[in-house]
Amino acid sequence: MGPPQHQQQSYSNVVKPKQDVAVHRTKVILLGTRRSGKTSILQVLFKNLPPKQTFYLEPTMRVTKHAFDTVIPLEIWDCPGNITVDTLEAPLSDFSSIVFVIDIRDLYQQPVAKLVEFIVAACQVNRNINLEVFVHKAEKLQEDDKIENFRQIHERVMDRLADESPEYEQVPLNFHLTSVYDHSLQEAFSRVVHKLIDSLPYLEDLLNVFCSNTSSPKAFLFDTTSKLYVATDASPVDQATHNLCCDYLQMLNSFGPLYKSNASPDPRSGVFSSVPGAPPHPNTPPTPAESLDYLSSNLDPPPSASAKPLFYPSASTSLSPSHPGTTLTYHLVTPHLALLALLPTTVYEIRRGLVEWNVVWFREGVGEIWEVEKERSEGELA
Ligand SMILES: Nc1nc2c(ncn2[C@@H]2O[C@H](COP(=O)(O)OP(=O)(O)OP(=O)(O)O)[C@@H](O)[C@H]2O)c(=O)[nH]1
Repeated sequence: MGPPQHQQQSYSNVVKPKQDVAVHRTKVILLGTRRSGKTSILQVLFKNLPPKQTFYLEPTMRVTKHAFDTVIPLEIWDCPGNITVDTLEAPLSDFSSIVFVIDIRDLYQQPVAKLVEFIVAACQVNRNINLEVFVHKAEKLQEDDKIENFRQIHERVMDRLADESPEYEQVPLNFHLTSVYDHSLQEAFSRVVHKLIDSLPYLEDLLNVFCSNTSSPKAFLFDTTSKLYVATDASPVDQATHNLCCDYLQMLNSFGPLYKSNASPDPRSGVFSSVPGAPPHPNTPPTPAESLDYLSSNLDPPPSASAKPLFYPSASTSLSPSHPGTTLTYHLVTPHLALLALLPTTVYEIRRGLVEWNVVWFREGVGEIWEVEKERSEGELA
């Protein structure tokens, strides 16, 4: 039997041991009072911890730092609930974003006072810092109470900031309703990440071109393991479509490891032997066994074993009856990133060549941006 799901190494983590390479990491700090849910957020997003198991997490006693490699390398700091500006072991100017987590039922003064203390300190050293407030555990309340508590927390924070000084009234604060029990957490954290990616407009352009060339009403570039989308096209994100994409990715992530090659591992790469059950490295030639569809009957056949050095799985599913006449497609484009797009089924079935052609160019474009970002993060450290 394989290890529990949350202990399995992810596809992207396995194939890219970037932690060994010295890179400059953009820093994000998670703050909030005790038991607000900081560690749960980290573990659910980046360690595949099932939400229900967050109940058993121990209190955080000291700062822990988590590396996360997506389009850019990130370092996310999880802090104990009692940390203050003075006891933090790094200046706030080191961070690009502060994510402050407040339990939605916690309408008392303490979390708001703590948040305001950090906002004031951060603004004094870095006016450009992104300030994000996660009003968390939102699923605990009924819709009306949820909106009311969200509004009250927002109002209290703004009032306290105005009390500090009128200049803080203008500070751009982003409030998000989140919960580990649905995809609102992925959506909110995706928006946090977007602000940190300098190449975002280029990725968005690529997605816009893909959408207009294939008549796609919506396309996302997802980080496959965290299920954060790092970019999307210009059309608005609707929650239902976002949820569909996250669910589909989750399904592929859980089924992928079941399709394991029985062929002997490649002694040079060691990829298959190091992680039992992991899907193959995209840059590893597939063995004949892997040339079989490994995700579903809708999966495109990968290139033959000897001819092509690259292996990029793709999959699709019909969305009828939820979106009649629509197909959801998945194409891996880098070891970490996948294009998920809604396509009219007629386009997918009748003009498949056009779709594949556009995927190839999209992959080229993302690959180039990814390389540039990689060089930059390695260069910044040198
Ligand atoms: N209902 C609900 N409970 C949550 C959610 N996120 C976290 N929790 C629960 O909140 C409790 C505290 O979670 P932690 O992640 O340990 O909180 P923390 O902020 O890291 O706590 P400290 O380490 O003490 O600072 C756990 O019982 C979690 O199961 C959520 O979205 N909804």
